[in-house]
Amino acid sequence: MSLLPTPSELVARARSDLRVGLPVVIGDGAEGLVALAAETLTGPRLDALRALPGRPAVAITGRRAETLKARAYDGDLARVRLPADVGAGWVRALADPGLDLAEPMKGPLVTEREGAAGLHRLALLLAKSAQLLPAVVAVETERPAALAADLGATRLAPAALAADLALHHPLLPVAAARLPMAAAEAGRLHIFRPENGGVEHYAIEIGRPDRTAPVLARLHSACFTGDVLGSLKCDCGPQLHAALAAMAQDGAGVLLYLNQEGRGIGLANKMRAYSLQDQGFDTVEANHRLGFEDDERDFRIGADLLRRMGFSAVRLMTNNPRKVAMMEAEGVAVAERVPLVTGSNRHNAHYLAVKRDKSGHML
Ligand SMILES: Nc1nc2c(ncn2[C@@H]2O[C@H](COP(=O)(O)OP(=O)(O)OP(=O)(O)O)[C@@H](O)[C@H]2O)c(=O)[nH]1
Ligand SMILES: [Zn+2]
Repeated sequence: MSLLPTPSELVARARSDLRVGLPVVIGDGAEGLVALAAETLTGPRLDALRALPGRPAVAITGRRAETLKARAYDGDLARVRLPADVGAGWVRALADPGLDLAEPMKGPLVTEREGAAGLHRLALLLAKSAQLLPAVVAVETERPAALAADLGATRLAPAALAADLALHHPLLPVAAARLPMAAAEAGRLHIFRPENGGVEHYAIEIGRPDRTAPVLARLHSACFTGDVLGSLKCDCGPQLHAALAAMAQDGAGVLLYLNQEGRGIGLANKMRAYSLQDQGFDTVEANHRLGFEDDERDFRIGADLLRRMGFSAVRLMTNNPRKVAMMEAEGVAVAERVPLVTGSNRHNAHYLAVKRDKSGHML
């Protein structure tokens, strides 16, 4: 077996590169792009990017462009021309509304309408999948392979990158052990890791669920603030505990603890969203202003875990009709939807109302 990285392993490496602040080259043949994440950009790195032939642009999502009143000629994204007199702080502020006050935007923003944006789109998806703000500063190149070698940068072939980003990476069991809990003494915690070394997810099995009948199941998305700190801004903590208690009561069940913090945008971005919510935007608007969709979670993870643990049918504890639809689409039968309405208080009443009105939750 070769010790060389596979295309998928290169994508995993490229995510780390972007988080570190290193460039990534996307391209093959005579078409390529050198891209740096806006969030981790430094002044010296921006200067070095400017020294390359070509005109740098900052790619942002259509959602973020809308907030910045920039014309998105590429539809779901915009390539903002980088003015000659701005520094890395300007680029970061283009990505991060939290910096609006420190770095007021000098508009109007000029966006590119000529040329193709396919590689920029891939760079944005890669940044998002690294849980960075979806914004990159990039320069096109006609010699991607040679330039990547010069820069010591990871180079990704566009087709392989697109395929990898769309792929669900199978989750493999890593370890499991007995875990007596306050809610249920007969507990067992299983750890799963995707084959690309990505984020791990957990399954808590209560009792000995019968694999031939629909299991009482909960797909719980991680919420550090709600689950651990008892935040009153959402209903996650009470939902987590109510689900475990219901499974204990029933004698059996499975709770998947999916590390999709902040509906898939990560804790740092969720705190950026909270900061926008303090300015009066709701949970959906805040995600959009940051450049994200309302919900960036991949529910294939939950279906894969259930199947891997031998479950093919569930009694799903949720108020979210998308979860039911996604389970069915992924081949896990939802025999019953079990409502899980709990934990409303005066701090989250508006949040719960937005989930009902904008996200279709049955509350
Ligand atoms: N981006 C963002 N994520 C949030 C916010 N509040 C909670 N979350 C995250 O939302 C996820 C929970 O999703 P919910 O929409 O509450 O519930 P759900 O899992 O879709 O549906 P249920 O099964 O009915 O609970 C967790 O990952 C939380 O971290 C917020 O204001 N912004
Ligand atoms: Zn929460």
